[in-house]
Amino acid sequence: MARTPLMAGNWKMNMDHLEAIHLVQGLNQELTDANFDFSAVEVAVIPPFTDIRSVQTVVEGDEMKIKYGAQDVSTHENGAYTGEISASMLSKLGCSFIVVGHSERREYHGESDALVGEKARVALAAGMTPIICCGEGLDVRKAGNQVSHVLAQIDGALAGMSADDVKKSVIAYEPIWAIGTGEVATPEDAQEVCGAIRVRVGELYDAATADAVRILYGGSVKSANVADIMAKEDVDGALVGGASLKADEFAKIARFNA
Ligand SMILES: O=C(CO)COP(=O)(O)O
Repeated sequence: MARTPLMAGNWKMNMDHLEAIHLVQGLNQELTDANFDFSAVEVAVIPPFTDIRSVQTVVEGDEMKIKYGAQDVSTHENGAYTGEISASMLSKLGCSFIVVGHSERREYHGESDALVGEKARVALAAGMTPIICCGEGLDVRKAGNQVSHVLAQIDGALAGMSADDVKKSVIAYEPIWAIGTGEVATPEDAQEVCGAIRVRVGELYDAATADAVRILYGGSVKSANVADIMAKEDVDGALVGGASLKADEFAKIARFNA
């Protein structure tokens, strides 16, 4: 089965809502100027919560085909949860994706695999696609335990999820030692873990589910290295941090096969 590649730009805590409008317009201009085929590669931006309404306004107003999403979601539907944002609020804003379990949230907010899985289910229940993040730290990589470490994260996050839900989900393998460091994993490193994740999904569910789930690589992806990573059979796209903050550079990443 042909999986549609996904290039998602995780802006993290960068760009206010005015900068966001500028960046999305710039990205759209770069892609339309290049006659980009949005049906062949999905392109999404993942801005901070405060930008999403503005991004929705420009995307809908200019009938852009760029998709967008949020960096986190509450597991609660509503109520006395100060500071949290619910899935229904995000789906009302036209979000297509919710990043769950990014390593920065796991580290600074103590998010567990079980919580990450719950957030993924909440996103799915509201009709959005979770981008479920996993990845090992440098110590685990140095000990050569990256595959077992990541598979344990996947087992934990997917627990209780149906095959249909997993088919609709995206998994992002982001080795922590490669995030924001300029040290990109080799295409072989990316394939080793992404391939192992797909095999595990096949074991937990079935071949059709393993075939359908999209698996992204993230960690110092740029236009200069994306094509080699994308050439690997189990890599279906990229979750891009720093390089997604520049319209021309992120457009080049989306055009990896141009
Ligand atoms: O964490 C990342 C995306 O979620 C990767 O960030 P960088 O592309 O800046 O390394």
